[in-house]
Amino acid sequence: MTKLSVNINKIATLRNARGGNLPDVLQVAQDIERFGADGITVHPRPDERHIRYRDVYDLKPVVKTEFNIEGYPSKDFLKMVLEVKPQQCTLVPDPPDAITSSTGWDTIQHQSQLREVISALHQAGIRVSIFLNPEVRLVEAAKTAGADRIELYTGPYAEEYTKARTQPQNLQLFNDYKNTAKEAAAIGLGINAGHDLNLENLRFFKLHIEHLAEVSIGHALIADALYYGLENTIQLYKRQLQD
Ligand SMILES: CC(=O)[C@@H](O)[C@H](O)COP(=O)(O)O
Ligand SMILES: NCC(=O)COP(=O)(O)O
Repeated sequence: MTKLSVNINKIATLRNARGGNLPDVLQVAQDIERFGADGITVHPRPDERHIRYRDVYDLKPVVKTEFNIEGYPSKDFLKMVLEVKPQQCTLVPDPPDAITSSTGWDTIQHQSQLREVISALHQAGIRVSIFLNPEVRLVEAAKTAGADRIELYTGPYAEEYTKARTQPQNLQLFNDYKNTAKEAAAIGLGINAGHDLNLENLRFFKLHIEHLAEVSIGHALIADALYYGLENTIQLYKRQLQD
């Protein structure tokens, strides 16, 4: 079974809209775990428009499942991750003003930066995943840089799935995902995936990508919770991830 890590950025977006503490991000994280999620993901951004650095410190003692912190490895981000020591850190090549993540690392071009950062995270006992486009040529360099896992950037998959939902297996793009995952598994990298996964496109991805260890899902899951409630929604997503 593939693990579900729930990204709670959008809970913080709602809280920040009024300046108070409703909804309480720490309480929601604990409830999400109680409702069956296997992990909590946060992606603090430099402008702190949703998850704040303070939230990340406060979440650490509260999260009892897997804590996954995502972000660009700036000096401030790395300091925080090394102090908080989550189980997993996912490195994402976002510029500071990114609205959301929109591409993975060029692991060849950024090899020495990644190597240095991953080594520092490993010394603190943190597993490292790197956000990657579905390109086989980038996989080996991810391994050489020291990554433990890759996180397949599923934004383009989600977009194509919506356009061609009747026969998604025919998409060239989907073969790229399959081949990238195959190559990663062959050289001993774990496989995560995330971005724009939802109740419509998740099952197909799970069924066709072998060795999928974990998905992190936020935007669509929190939106679905408006209709189905958080507990039901988490169960609906978990059902899509069964073997
Ligand atoms: C790396 C990734 O795909 C997610 O972290 C996603 O970008 C969520 O970030 P936002 O909630 O800021 O859109
Ligand atoms: N790593 C992906 C993530 O945490 C959530 O992305 P999204 O579901 O908010 O698009």
